[in-house]
This record gives sequence, structure tokens and C-alpha cells, in this order.
Amino acid sequence: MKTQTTLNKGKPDGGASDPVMRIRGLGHSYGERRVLEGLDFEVGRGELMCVVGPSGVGKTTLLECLTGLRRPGEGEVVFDGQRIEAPPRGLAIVFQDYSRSLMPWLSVLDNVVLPLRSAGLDKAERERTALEALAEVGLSDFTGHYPWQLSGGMQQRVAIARALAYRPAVVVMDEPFASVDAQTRADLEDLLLRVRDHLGITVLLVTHDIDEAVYLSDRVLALGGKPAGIRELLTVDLPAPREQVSTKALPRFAELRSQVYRLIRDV
Ligand SMILES: Nc1ncnc2c1ncn2[C@@H]1O[C@H](COP(=O)(O)OP(=O)(O)OP(=O)(O)O)[C@@H](O)[C@H]1O
Repeated sequence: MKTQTTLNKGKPDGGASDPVMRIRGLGHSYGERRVLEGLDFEVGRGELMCVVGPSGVGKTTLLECLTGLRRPGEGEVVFDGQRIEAPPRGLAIVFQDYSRSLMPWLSVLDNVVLPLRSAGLDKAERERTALEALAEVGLSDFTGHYPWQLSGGMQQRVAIARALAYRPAVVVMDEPFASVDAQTRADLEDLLLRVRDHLGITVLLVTHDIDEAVYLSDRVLALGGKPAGIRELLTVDLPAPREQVSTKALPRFAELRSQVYRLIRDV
């Protein structure tokens, strides 16, 4: 089992000691509009990195380029030694809108099983893998329910289980907790930290919430400027394990929070 204390992969030049993703000279334009320019950084294996920046800066565009959903205009993204041209196996994506990502006519179990059909597993293996992933997110007692019978937070846990069932090396999440209430959000943040520690996966997460970015991250990637580049790749040197009340009460948490706030505000 990995612990958060071993997961601080940052190097001063934006590199990582054991990189799972390398981003080199990444840039992108929509027509004449230049959105991203000259991004160079690495994501360490097992690292949790949050991407922050003002609205419209290019966070989603960056995630799309990193996952192979969008081909960047310039530069390259290398995942486990292979240049990404399309969404690779070993990389799972979780979006904000769980209500549109789950199939309402399928049970919780079948929603998690569905994408495993292309994974070359037989029916019994698919079910076993899906049940393991549902246990990981604490939903073993709800496998026969339908998504519409669950709360928003539980539905997002199903979406996370579906991503985990693939046994990905990297999970990419775009504002995954933005549509739930504050308490559920805190619970899902802690679930993500537990799952990351337990499975040793790498997580890249876009968020507008500065507290969330500091609380979750090993490093925070702050985007800024027009076109956007890396304003800073900030190492979060908070002790592990993180805990909602005691971690957020630390003076260092407040310092880091102000630092990230300033990075986002001073565009
Ligand atoms: N498909 C597209 N075609 C043209 N312009 C786009 C497209 N997608 C995004 N843009 C523009 O590119 C810029 C960056 O958008 P993006 O969605 O990546 O930013 P963001 O930081 O994720 O924004 P937000 O925080 O508001 O979600 C914005 O100005 C947006 O209007």
C-alpha cells in the first residue's frame, strides 16, 4: 500500500522522479484563438495533481489533450512511454455530470460492467472486477439498485467505480465533485484519497475550488495568461494522511491556500 508521504513526486523544474506522463511543448489554438502555449511538465506515478486557473483559461482543453480526446496543435503527451494519439487503455476519465454518464436503465452493477465488455474478460471476471470496484467505493450493498434510486454523491461513486474497474494507471477528472453538496463533496474527496492510496493510481483533477486543490494535491498546477501557460507547479507539503478538519486548520494550509488564490487572481 502506498501512503501520501511517499507520493511527493515534484522536482523544481516541473519534472517528476518516476513520471507516468510527460508533457512537452504542449500548445493549442481554436482557429485564430491561441488558448495554451508551451506547457512542459511531468506527472509522477501515484501522484495526485490538481489543475486550477481562472474560468476559460484552458483547463478542460488541457485535460482533453492529456487524455487523447483532443489532438493538441503543438507538442506531445507521452503516457507510459507511448505518444498519445487517442484515449489510451490504462487511462480513465470521470466527468462532472454523473447523471448523464450513467445509464438509467442499467443497474449499478451493470453500469460498471458495461465498459469492461471490451476488456477481453469473460462474464464472471467482468462481474468480479466490477464488484471489487464497487466495494472500493463502499457501494457493495447497492449493486442491484438503479442510478435514479441513488443520491448524487452515490451516483458519482458509481462513476468512479466504473473508472476504477478498468484498473487504470491514471484517472483524469474534470470538476468531478462540483454537482454535489458540501458534505458529500468532502466525503468524495476523502474517498478519492483513500482509493488513490490503496490502489496507487495517479490522479489528475481539474477543480475551481482552491481548498479542494490544496487539500487533495501532491502538487497544484496553476494555469494563467493568454495564451495560458504554467504560472506555477506548487508542491503541497502538508502532512499525510490528510483529514478535513485538522489539515484545513493548519497554518501551512492557509498559506498554501492564499498562494494558490493569488496565482489564480493575478492573471
Ligand atoms: N471547441 C471549442 N471551440 C472554440 N473555442 C473553444 C472550444 N472549447 C473551448 N474553447 C475556448 O477556449 C478557451 C478555454 O476553454 P476551456 O473550456 O478549456 O477553459 P476552462 O479553463 O476549462 O474553463 P472553465 O473553468 O470555465 O470550465 C475558452 O475561451 C473557450 O471559450
